[in-house]
Amino acid sequence: LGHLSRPDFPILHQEVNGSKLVYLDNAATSQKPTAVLKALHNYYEAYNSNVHRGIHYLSAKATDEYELARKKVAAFINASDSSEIVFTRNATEAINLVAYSWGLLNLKPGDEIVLTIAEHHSAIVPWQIVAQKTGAVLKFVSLDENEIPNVVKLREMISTRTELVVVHHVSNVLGSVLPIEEIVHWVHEVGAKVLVDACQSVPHMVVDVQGLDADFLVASSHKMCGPTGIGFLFGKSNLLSAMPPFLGGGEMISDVFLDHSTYAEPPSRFEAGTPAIGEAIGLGAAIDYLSGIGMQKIHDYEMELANYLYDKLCSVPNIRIYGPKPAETVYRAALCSFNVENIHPTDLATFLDQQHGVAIRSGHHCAQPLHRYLGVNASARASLHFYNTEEDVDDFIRALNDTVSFFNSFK
Ligand SMILES: Cc1ncc(COP(=O)(O)O)c(CN[C@@H](CS)C(=O)O)c1O
Repeated sequence: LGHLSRPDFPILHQEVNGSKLVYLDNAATSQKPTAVLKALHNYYEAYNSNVHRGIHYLSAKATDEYELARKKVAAFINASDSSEIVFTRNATEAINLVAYSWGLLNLKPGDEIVLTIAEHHSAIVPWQIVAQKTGAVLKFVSLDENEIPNVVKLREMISTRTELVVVHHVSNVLGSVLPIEEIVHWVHEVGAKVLVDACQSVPHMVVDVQGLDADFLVASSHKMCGPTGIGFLFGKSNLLSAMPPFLGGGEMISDVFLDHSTYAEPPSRFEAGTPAIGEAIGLGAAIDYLSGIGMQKIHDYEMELANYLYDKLCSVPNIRIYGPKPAETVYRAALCSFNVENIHPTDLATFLDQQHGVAIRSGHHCAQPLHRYLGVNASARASLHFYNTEEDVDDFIRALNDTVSFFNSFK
């Protein structure tokens, strides 16, 4: 799959600092196939127009394509209706929408919001802000002996005081995958809701929101071969219908008076102002592209690549890889965060880029609480997608060994 898809990604065929580019930073953002670039270009060249209000051909065409993109997102995650899909700027905004709209309406002093210590800042900070405003309290589950969020403790933490559980589907640092269906069942038993941060799962596997029975689920276009500037919130219809607006403005209203306004039905109620029309159409093209390959096929290929990456990385001297060891029953996403003894991860990433053209990420990956828990300030992270190959992994490991030797030569 890796070699077959690479011709679709022109960006991968270039040299960086005198070496062939090896792009292994896909958890930060994915690359875009030609089909997505063409869809964006075609929109702006052939039918750019504002949506929903115009009565002329271009506006009708832009509106049809924008709403078709919404239908594609709904079908991609098996939502029961496209009105359950709200376009946002990114997953971060989608979580903020739920926090400020659903959270401020439903949370009261003493209510509990349960998260894991491995959550992304985008999943933690909005709830800290809303908890301060409502008197709700945040509770965090730590990791088990396999460095996976401790779901046994998570179940014990869920009680009648729980109003919301916020969990990642796949960790952007650990590569661990949570049993969302089970968690949702436990949470619904106490009448609470679940928000699933699916940023690192929607681009890499089949995600079925009805199968998961998730109440809210968020993802970002730029991690799933789509443009930046667009993401989405899935929300069950009955929940969205009961939620007040997040942002006020045009589009989201029904009627405006001087002393009050009435609001449109979801999803428009949550899409104030002119949306990212071209980007939504680009996301629709990305979904067509991914669906053309098949998410199960992408998942199976990336599982093999994940195991290959993990095994090869283990061979690097004095390396510490965070997260679970891949096993028959333990799926690990195609990403590895790691440290090498006595070498700062940013030194590693810089040398890999400048000497070898290898693009990985270093830092806290917007997961500072997790890094503190792991006893480090930062880590290096290699993250793959279906257009990467075992050759990319071999190039990375060879470059990493050279980098480690270089820095150890100064000891
Ligand atoms: C699990 C998870 N949850 C939320 C986000 C935020 O996505 P936005 O598109 O920026 O809104 C991300 C994005 N993580 C990037 C940037 S820190 C990474 O390098 O890991 C994520 O991985």
